[in-house]
Amino acid sequence: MQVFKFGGASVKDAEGVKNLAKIVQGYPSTNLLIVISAMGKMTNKLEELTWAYVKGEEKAHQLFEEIKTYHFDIISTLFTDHKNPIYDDVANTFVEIEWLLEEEASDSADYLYDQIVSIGELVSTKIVAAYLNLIGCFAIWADARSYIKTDNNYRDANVIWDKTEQEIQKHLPTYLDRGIVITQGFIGGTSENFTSTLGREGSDYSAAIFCACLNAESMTIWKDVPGVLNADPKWFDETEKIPQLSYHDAIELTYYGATVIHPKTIKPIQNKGIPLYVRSFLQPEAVGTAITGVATPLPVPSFIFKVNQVLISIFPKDFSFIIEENLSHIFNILHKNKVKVNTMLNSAISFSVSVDNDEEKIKQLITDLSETFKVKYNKGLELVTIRYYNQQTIDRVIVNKDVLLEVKSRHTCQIVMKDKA
Ligand SMILES: Nc1ncnc2c1ncn2[C@@H]1O[C@H](COP(=O)(O)OP(=O)(O)O)[C@@H](O)[C@H]1O
Ligand SMILES: N[C@@H](CC(=O)OP(=O)(O)O)C(=O)O
Repeated sequence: MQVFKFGGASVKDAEGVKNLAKIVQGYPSTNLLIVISAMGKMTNKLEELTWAYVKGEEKAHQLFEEIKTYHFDIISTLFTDHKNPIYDDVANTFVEIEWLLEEEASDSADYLYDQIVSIGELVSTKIVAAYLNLIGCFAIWADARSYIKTDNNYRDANVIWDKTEQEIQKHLPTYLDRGIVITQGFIGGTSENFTSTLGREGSDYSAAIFCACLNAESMTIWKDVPGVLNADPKWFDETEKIPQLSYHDAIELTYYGATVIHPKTIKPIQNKGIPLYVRSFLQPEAVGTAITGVATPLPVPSFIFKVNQVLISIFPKDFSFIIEENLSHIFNILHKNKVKVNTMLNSAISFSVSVDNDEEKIKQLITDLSETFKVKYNKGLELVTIRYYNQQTIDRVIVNKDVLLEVKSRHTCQIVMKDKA
């Protein structure tokens, strides 16, 4: 059996749903599980709705209406017969959130976030499954919350692998024998049957979980790019497609921030030796990128850009040496504040880290660090990571830039820089 994953960009409108259906019709009508994300940018909009609701802001109702209208516009384009059960099915799904929004927000914000934001995936999968059935492709809608079992670390839930494998293997093979199974990315269910989410952009990871638990032959993620490129085309004018990539290089690229694949995706499928194909939903006949266990050196250097970086330099207050004890204390503070280090460098008397500038988190982090250390920071920076670098590639990225930090290993070079004044 195979697993496909379609993200928000592929189902952002009625045309997208039709295109997905056309792609799917080119494959066998059984033994195919399709993981789908929320439509377009609906997760961002549902996040906005959650925060408005939590803060008791009036605009929550307006946002909720916009979310409903967006989905019903797509539904009315796809289903001209207004008696189609999809109208009631989606309306009922929204009613559950309506009830919640009518009450005062007394539960924890992270819990409420998961109950509200998950609606995006529930509704998108209902629409796609109903559309496939309408055009004669037998599709079974499966609720991922019954299969992907997690702890209750809301917004960043951890998968309970043994329970997940058990539930998936117990029920899904029977459905897969009968037709195409449509399920949600990004969401899971706790042991108390509350909805959890796996972290933003987590649908690729969901697909990998289903893939590993079903011992799939392959996984294909359908994107708006021709495959994995040597840089994000949103940043680079000239990019090259990487036809073959090893699991190892894919992990490295996604770890450093190549957002084309969620970083947690590779490990589960690598463990089972399942190939991952990244292909374009805009050119479905093209081959894309194959990610496998074969160690193929990257044909060209790859570039990963991260903007909005803060470079934080930490010094012992007495200007003594940076020693293991200080480092351990610094990492504890980073961990407590849930701040991910994008790159780091230590010298005798200082330790520097580049991190994403999440205003609230960074403010707290600096306050906590300042209790023990002298802290200096510099905002508005860029971090570029070059995998398989050479001097020419470094020279190319630092044109008109001031370099604040450079870290090199054998294959990877990371540079924190800012525009020249
Ligand atoms: N190395 C890369 N190769 C291809 N695309 C990349 C790369 N790095 C970042 N991207 C970006 O990833 C995007 C696709 O991922 P994403 O928008 O998350 O898709 P989806 O919503 O379908 O999961 C592309 O539009 C591209 O801008
Ligand atoms: N909808 C979720 C999960 C996801 O992975 O979406 P996408 O496949 O569109 O990146 C999010 O936006 O975070």
